Amino acid sequence: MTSDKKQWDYSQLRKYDLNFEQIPRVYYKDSKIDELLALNRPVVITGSNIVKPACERWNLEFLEDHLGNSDHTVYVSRNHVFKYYDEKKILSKSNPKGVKFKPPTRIVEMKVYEFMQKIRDWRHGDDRIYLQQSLNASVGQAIAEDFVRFDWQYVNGKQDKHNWGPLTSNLLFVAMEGNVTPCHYDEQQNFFAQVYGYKRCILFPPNQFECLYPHPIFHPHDRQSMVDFEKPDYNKFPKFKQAKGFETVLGPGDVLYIPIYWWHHVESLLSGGPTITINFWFKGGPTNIEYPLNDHQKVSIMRNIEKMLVEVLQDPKEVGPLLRTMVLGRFTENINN
Ligand SMILES: O=C(O)CCC(=O)C(=O)O
Ligand SMILES: [Fe+2]
Repeated sequence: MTSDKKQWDYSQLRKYDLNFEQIPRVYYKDSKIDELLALNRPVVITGSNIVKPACERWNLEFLEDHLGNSDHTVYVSRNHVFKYYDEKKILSKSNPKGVKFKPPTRIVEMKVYEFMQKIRDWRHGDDRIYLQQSLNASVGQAIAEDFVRFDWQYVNGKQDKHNWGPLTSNLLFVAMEGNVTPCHYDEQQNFFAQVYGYKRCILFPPNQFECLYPHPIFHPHDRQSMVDFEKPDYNKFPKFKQAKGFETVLGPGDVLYIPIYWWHHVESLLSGGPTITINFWFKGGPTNIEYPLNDHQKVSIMRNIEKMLVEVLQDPKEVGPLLRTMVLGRFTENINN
């Protein structure tokens, strides 16, 4: 029996100058879940068996014993922030028009015992680490057994009912307390299943694009917000003041639905110990073109326009000036007269 008593307190949440509404928590059998999924609205699914076999026995020792002997992808950061970047978009001989870029984290391959040893030995001031690895055939038998016992009937049922595309991957996240994945969006539907420890998630809908200032699409930080939530530069990013987030804290067994194109920031609670999460990423469904288009379809259109302009102009630096020429004074003035 899980108790309703809170296993964390507000002092464990990082402080941001933002307003939040709570994401609804809904029992997994409740039909309200389907209403929210159909609308692409976030919800915390409670009481489900989606990753129950993992919740029953996965912790760091268990993963150390059973994750297998292959190399795992570990991000290393000087601080608590792990901002994702696309290595393919970094300036290189093969990408001469790419932008100059200094990666904020390093990617290191290591065995699970090396990773766990580093966590055990960690002292304040040391580099932080975050394992992010897709679950694949290299995992040991115990983990494979738990994986097949996930509630696939429930997960596949939601996938079918809401016309999502195929499951693309299950990423395993093993974080140190206090680690932060800063605000970004993904182009997939996500069931984000908490297995061990507590994570705070802050979400924003796709129509807050202007408040969150994503990097340009050709930048290695494509899909990531340029705003540093801990020290927002309101001169550069004034509309961030108007951002209004949806927040929740996930504990073991909770599954957060992160709708496609929704922004999300994820933090393992301060002084909360390590965390383990598994996500379920699904392709979006076939797009139903109905007008008016929805907000995430508009983001998708903007992405396509940006992509096309980079391609035809052959220089990312020309994209902004061209768009400015096209829009300023023509689409920014009252065009009714
Ligand atoms: O758990 C995290 O740190 C990030 C998770 C995430 O961004 C995702 O599952 O899409
Ligand atoms: Fe994500």
